[in-house]
Amino acid sequence: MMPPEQETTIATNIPAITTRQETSSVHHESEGSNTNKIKPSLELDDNGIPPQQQTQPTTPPPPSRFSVLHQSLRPITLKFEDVSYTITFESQKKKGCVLRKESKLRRKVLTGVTGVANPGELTAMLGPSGSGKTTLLTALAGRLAGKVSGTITYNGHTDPTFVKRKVGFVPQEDVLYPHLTVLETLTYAALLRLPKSLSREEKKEHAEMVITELGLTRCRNSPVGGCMALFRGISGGERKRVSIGQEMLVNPSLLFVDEPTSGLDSTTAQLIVSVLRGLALAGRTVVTTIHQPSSRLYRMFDKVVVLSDGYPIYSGQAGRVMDYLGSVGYVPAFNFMNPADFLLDLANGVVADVKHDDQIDHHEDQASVKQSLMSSFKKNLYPALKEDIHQNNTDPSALISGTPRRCDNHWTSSWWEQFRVLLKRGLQERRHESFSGLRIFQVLSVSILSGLLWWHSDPSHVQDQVGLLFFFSIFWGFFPLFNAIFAFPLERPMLIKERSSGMYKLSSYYAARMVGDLPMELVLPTIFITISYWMGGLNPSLVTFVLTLLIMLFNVLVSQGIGLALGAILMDVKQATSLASVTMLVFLLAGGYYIQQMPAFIAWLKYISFSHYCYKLLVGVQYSVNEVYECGQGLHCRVRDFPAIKCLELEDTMWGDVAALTVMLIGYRVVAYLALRMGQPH
Ligand SMILES: Nc1ncnc2c1ncn2[C@@H]1O[C@H](COP(=O)(O)OP(=O)(O)OP(=O)(O)O)[C@@H](O)[C@H]1O
Repeated sequence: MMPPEQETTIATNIPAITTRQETSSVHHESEGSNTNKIKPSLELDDNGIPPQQQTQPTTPPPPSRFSVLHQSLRPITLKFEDVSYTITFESQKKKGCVLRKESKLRRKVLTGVTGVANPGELTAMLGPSGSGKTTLLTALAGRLAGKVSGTITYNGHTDPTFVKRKVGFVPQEDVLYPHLTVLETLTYAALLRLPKSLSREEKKEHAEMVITELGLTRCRNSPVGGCMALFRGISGGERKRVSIGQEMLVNPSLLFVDEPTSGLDSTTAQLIVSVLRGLALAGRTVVTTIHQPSSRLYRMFDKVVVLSDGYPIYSGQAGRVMDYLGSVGYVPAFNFMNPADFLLDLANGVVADVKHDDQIDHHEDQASVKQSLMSSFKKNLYPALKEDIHQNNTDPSALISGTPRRCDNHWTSSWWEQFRVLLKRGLQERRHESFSGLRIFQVLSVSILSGLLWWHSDPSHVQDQVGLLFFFSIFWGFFPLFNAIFAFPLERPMLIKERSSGMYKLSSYYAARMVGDLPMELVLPTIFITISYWMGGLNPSLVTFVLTLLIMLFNVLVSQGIGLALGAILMDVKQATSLASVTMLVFLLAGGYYIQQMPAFIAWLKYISFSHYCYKLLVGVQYSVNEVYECGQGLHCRVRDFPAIKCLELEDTMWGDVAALTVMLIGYRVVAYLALRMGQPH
């Protein structure tokens, strides 16, 4: 392990972005030599490379107040040898109208991929669509579910959790909250990811710094937006930079970026790759997959790994690829050929642009071309790569960082701080939906309509009044349940992304989500009950009204808990909605309003129906024990003897029903939490 004082020396000497000429000097910097401090920028020179900034005197710069992007950068050398991965899936066959699962099929997606990515280098994974680039990147990041064979080491260590907080991963699809602005997104990431040693203000300034570094100043206050045209926000390129910015905040030593340029115009693609190059030049190991790089982009790569059907056909210096291909008989027919195009053609087995040479017998069919390139890799490149991988002594990063410290796995902020930040972020992200006009309209219109239907109902019309109470319990059983079902399935990608990089504990996220949902969950039913209760002419006692309201809020929270649990268990909105409809229908029928004499063998159903307890409590507080109603001319009967109420078996005390609802309130939330935990990384 590196002594702390040594780490500080390195820290102050590693610039955020260094000059191109300094590429090879990254390791020297690490050894303590003085380097020029360069101000980062996104403007490009003629070659599409960030221009060199003014160099400052060669004396070490004074430690910056906001220097976390320079500090504790511990270079990581990534080595991978014979990485193979097989997927297993079930084949399906149609029998009549039904799809049946048949035998399990296995397919090898990666075979024997080998390479080395060093600090200070930008390594690109190239290959045709479906060749296994994303799978390889995910495997190298230690995020692939299932068994990966071969060896992947991070400074010689095989366990990716050792370097978890030093690894950044930017997936192909940007996983961002659409309603947060760029500034909010990066500020929350900074608050959750930067170390405890920095104050909140310093963390916020880091977010600002990343915005400037990534050229996002113009759109800092614009909402990120979704991919769909329904809610447009910043552009695709800006969104990609926000995703990269989130990872930059952890000052990763090893950064994986999946397809950062897909769907972007060449200038924006250039901008993004130059950002990655800048990050690499500052001593990081950056690995990216890329689909079809232009020659301008290709020139920015230090190394490339080329895949064809999951097999490597080249792994090494980007600048040497044409020489290598020439040496194995594949010389391009034109002088000015984009190496990436040539490589991709060959990876597809296409030799249309290969110079014909009578001396060399070229395979014409695609399978033979691929086979010949795979064999050439095995024969010519693999031995040298293997030797490189096994020479630990010359691994500069191993010298610098030594054994990764276990403390890397400590949380960067306290539980309470995580809770606070996540709560605020959740409230901000969901503010648009919490009190959306549509929801308010929905609740107001139903409450006014029910108030009109039951307008000042006569107390002697007991059946009507209990009908209104049952309607309360049903409406506020369905509504929160169906809203809550969406919570976790929709948040899942974000949860997986953020938890994979160790941003926060699941318990702090869960608690923040529960608390954050309360305002919306409680305010709307309060408005609803207030309107319907008084319009409907229920018991005018203020105490009865308040008790009715409290029971309804309790009911809302229980129903929400069921929705959360179903969503968390199934993680599929469609399935969860179908199951919830059936469940609610059963609870509604067993509630005690429609059927008063249930057969004994199925009467137990009412004990699992929260609607039953809620309805019982509502009726119980509405009518006192000896309350009477006019059941005929001059005749008065006890309300509790009314058939629809009598069958509810109301006791003097209703604490049993309150206890049953309390168990459900807590129980469903515990189930939801456990289901989430089981579906999570770690
Ligand atoms: N979970 C899975 N189930 C079925 N097939 C899979 C799975 N994961 C990967 N594959 C298959 O493995 C192959 C490699 O996929 P991968 O996404 O790594 O390719 P890629 O090179 O990144 O493609 P693209 O450039 O189109 O994103 C593909 O043929 C894909 O269909």
